Amino acid sequence: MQEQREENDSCKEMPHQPHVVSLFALVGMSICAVMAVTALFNNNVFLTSSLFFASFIYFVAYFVYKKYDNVQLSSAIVLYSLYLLMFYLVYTGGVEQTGPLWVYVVAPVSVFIHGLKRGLIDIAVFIFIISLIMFIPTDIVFHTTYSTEFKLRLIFSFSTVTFLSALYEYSREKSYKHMLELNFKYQQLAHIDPLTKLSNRRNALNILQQEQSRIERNKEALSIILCDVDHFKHINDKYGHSAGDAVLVELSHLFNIQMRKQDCISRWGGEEFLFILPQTNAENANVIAEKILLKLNKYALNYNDEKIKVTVSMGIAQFDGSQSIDAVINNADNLLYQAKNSGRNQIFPKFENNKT
Ligand SMILES: Nc1nc2c(ncn2[C@@H]2O[C@H](COP(=O)(O)OP(=O)(O)OP(=O)(O)O)[C@@H](O)[C@H]2O)c(=O)[nH]1
Repeated sequence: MQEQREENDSCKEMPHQPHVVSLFALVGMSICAVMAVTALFNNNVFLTSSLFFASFIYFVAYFVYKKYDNVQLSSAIVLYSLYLLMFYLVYTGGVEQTGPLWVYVVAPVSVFIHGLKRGLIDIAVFIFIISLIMFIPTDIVFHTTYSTEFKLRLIFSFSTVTFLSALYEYSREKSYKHMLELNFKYQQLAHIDPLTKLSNRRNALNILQQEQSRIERNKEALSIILCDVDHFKHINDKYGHSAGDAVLVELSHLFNIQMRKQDCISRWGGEEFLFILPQTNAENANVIAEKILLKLNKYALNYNDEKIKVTVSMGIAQFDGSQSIDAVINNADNLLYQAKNSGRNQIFPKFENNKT
C-alpha cells in the first residue's frame, strides 16, 4: 500500500506543451493568410494559392488538437507542413528571393516540438534537403537560383540559429528535470517522516480518508492500531536521545517486516505509531498486534553494544465507515490508554486468543 501511495518516484519525460502547439498552428494560419493576401495584391497567383493552402493546413492542425485532443498529430502537421512550405519558398525564392528568410523559424519550432534529439535529426534532414534544392542545378519551372555566397551564408547562419536553439532547449530541459526532482523531494518531505522513513501523520490521515470512501463503497472492515513505546522517556534518559532515535528506526523496520504489503505503518508522533490495516476486522488486527508483541518480548535492540529491551502497548479500533475518522482514532487512543493503565506491554481490547 505504501509503495503504491508513494508519489511519483521518477522524473517523467518533459511533456509537449499542447497549448503552445495550438498557438503555433494559430500563428502559422494567421501569418500565411496575411502573406497570401499580400501576394494576391502583388498578382502572384501561385504564391497566393500556396499560402492559402498552407493557412488551411494550419487550421486543420488547430482543429485536430481542439476537436480530437490529438497533440501528436497536430504537432506533426504543424512541423512537417512548415518544412514543406520552407522547401517551397527556398525552391521558388518567394517574393523577390526573400523566401529563404523564413527558414530560421524551423530551428526553434523543431526542437520545441520534438525535443532535442529528434528535433536535431529533423533539422539535419531539413538542411540536407534545402541544400539539395539550392545546390543542384535544375531548369524546372519556378526553380530559382541563388548566388553561391548566399547559399553558403544561408546554411551557416541557419546552423548557428540551430545551435543556439538547441542550447536553449538543452537548458530548458535541464531546468525542467531539476524542477521535477525538487518537486519530488518536497513531496517526499511533506509525506515521509525523516527519521523512520515511514508515512507521517499527514499522509496517514490522507490514506485514512481514501480508505473511508472505499469502505463506504465496498462495506469492508478496516482496523487501525495505535501503538506506543512503553517508558520511552526512560530509554532516552538511560541510553541517550540518539539511542532513542535508533530504537524508533529499528522498531519501524520490525513493524515493516511483520505487516502485510497492503498495510500502512505511519509515525503518528513522538514514540507513537499508527497502523492502518485494510480488509481486516479488529480480531484479525489483534492477531497481527500479538505477533509484534511476542516478537518484541523475545527481542533486544542493539545499540552501541548495549541491549535495549523495548515493549509497546496497543489500542485497536475497527472502522466500518459509519463513524468519523476522528472517532475511530479516539477509540483506539482510549484503548491504548487502558492498555497503558493495565500495566503496558499489552493490547486492548482483549480478545479470546489474546495471550497477554
Ligand atoms: N529519541 C527520541 N525521543 C523522542 C522523539 N519524540 C519524542 N521523544 C521522547 O519520547 C518521550 C515520551 O515520553 P512520555 O510521553 O512520558 O511517554 P513514555 O516515557 O513512553 O511513557 P508511557 O508512554 O506512559 O509508557 C519523551 O521523552 C520525548 O522527548 C524522537 O524523535 N526521538
